[in-house]
Amino acid sequence: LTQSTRWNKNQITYNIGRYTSRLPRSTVDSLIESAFNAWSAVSGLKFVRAHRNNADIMMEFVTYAHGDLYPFDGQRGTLAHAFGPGPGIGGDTHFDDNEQWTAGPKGFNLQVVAAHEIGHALGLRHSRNPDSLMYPNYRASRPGNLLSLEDIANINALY
Ligand SMILES: COc1ccc(S(=O)(=O)[C@H](CC(=O)O)C(F)F)cc1
Ligand SMILES: [Zn+2]
Ligand SMILES: [Zn+2]
Repeated sequence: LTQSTRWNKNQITYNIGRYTSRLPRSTVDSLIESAFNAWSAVSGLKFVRAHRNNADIMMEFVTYAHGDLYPFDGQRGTLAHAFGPGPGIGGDTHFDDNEQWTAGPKGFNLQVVAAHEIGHALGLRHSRNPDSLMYPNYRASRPGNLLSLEDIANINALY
């Protein structure tokens, strides 16, 4: 969901709105924090959780039509989407709450999907390299080392 190319700052705020009923809130918080940490560990970016509704990256779990032009589709199919950098809806990240969100290898691992969406929220596009996090298709075997060298090169080319 394209917006402008990049944030014009390296400290980016995020917040989590509606949660999923499929995981404890504390688990969602830590998986999403880990997803942000994957990117901050390899770049000069800093992510700060701001408990308010005008954070740069507002994250929430929603189903079907949810107030933007991109309604979700029930189980499987589209898992999540994120708007590229910008004001308002820019950076915002939505997860389809009809998915089997997990902290492990079954269903869809929230840390993996969140890290991919954060890539989009930072301005990254898809990669053609199946080993990259920014490859368009979900692959289960990731949580250990989320980012490929290409992902790392791409975020550092942008910031
Ligand atoms: C590895 O992380 C993801 C892979 C695939 C998806 S997706 O199948 O929901 C994808 C959306 C996206 O690329 O963000 C599809 F176009 F809908 C989301 C996260
Ligand atoms: Zn949406
Ligand atoms: Zn994507």
